Amino acid sequence: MANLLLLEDDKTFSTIINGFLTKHGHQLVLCPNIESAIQAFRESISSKNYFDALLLDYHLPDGNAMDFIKAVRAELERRPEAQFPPSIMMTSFNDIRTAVHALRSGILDYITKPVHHEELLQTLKEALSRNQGTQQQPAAKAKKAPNIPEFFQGKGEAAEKLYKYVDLVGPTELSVIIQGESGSGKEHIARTIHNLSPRRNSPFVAIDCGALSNELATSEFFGYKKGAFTGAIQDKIGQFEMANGGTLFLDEIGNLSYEIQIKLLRVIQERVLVPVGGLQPVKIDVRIIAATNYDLLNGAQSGEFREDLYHRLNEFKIYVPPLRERTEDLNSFIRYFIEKTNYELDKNITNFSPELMSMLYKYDWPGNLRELGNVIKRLILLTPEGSTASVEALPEDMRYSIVKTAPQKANPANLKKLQEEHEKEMITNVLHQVRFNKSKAAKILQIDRKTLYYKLEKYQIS
Ligand SMILES: Nc1ncnc2c1ncn2[C@@H]1O[C@H](COP(=O)(O)OP(=O)(O)OP(=O)(O)O)[C@@H](O)[C@H]1O
Repeated sequence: MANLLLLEDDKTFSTIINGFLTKHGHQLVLCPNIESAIQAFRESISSKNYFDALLLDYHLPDGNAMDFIKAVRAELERRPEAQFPPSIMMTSFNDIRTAVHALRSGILDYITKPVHHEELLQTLKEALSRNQGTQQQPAAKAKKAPNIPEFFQGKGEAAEKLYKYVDLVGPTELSVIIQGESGSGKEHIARTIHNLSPRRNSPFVAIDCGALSNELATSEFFGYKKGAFTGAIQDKIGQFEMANGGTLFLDEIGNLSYEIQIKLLRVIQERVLVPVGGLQPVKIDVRIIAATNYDLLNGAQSGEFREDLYHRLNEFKIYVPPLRERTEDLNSFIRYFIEKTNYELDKNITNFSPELMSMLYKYDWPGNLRELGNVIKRLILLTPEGSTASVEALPEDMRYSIVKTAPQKANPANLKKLQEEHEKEMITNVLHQVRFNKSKAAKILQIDRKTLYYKLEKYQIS
């Protein structure tokens, strides 16, 4: 049984979720607005009856879920004995970009409304199985398939270039900036770099700079001494010290204030820090990998980001392409997630209808690999054993958005045509990527050369 906080202003929805989760043995505190949720959160700490997870609607009468998260973090700063609970955001499909952004600010996962009960249960189960602090650790998998890798690299040109750079920079001591959209796999790349380095047996510590206020950032980075401020009831080691000998991953570094950037630069340069309220300098030896979803160079040029810090971090830069730029690998990623999710959910849904596949190809995946993984999970969860997964299991708004953005390409009623259009587009893209080397193209597309020639003729691609 878990103790849950549900922040939701829609009374009907709140009652439904409460009824459903109570039936599954959980206990909920229902809060219709941020104010009451903060109050409930404070009480849970005072009574030591901590929440195991938070379920949050995004739009609320007195703000949004991110405002609540900030307030929770501020509360926790005063009460270091409590932990930040795993949080799930429930959002409409139209807010998917917001949801993806929220993941950078401490939200662990999101599900789209209308909420499917099975999906909610599964997401909650995963959230509860995580041990979450300010740094998010990947879920401890209950079981691991012997031949399904934890990550899939892809074989396309973009993947080749990406992992070539990773292999090159991994074993060095260089600081790295990883640039890429949210959910594209920056943290995975950072961990891969760490695992290739001589520091691999020392800690990899990830810190989400997007979720830190100024005060919080200083104590999170450098730690504090007992009595440094009200609420500092004992010494706390900062993330730099935790990462000593290993790698510190600074996610969303562009979100740090100018003031914190100065402190960070000083520590990186001098390799020494002084905890808040402390007197003794502490020597540190960490490799820094920073991630950003926007071009920090622009930020540096426009004065938003300190140029000296940028140059100090930018000893090597890696660009992680968004999923929509990895069309040649999209099919393999879909297959990979199908196999992995079936294994994790103990299901065997391997048939996906051509219409559904066509929709998955058409979509532009703003939430990248994270979104693809979530959508596949939903499809497998909602498809009964022995059936074919179909478009009906996609969120309705997602279906609508795909059809709406591709009306000129095909008549939505004519899904066969839509599929053919997509096939043509994919073949053309791959051919361009391999500079019209047909053997290579056939290999990437996983068809034989004869089939490729047949399709080139059929679609009149020259
Ligand atoms: N190569 C991969 N193969 C399989 N899954 C992947 C791969 N790369 C990333 N993922 C999955 O996609 C999700 C997002 O990855 P990750 O956290 O590394 O992205 P990110 O770019 O750091 O996101 P954010 O900007 O939101 O922090 C995770 O669930 C991760 O397991």
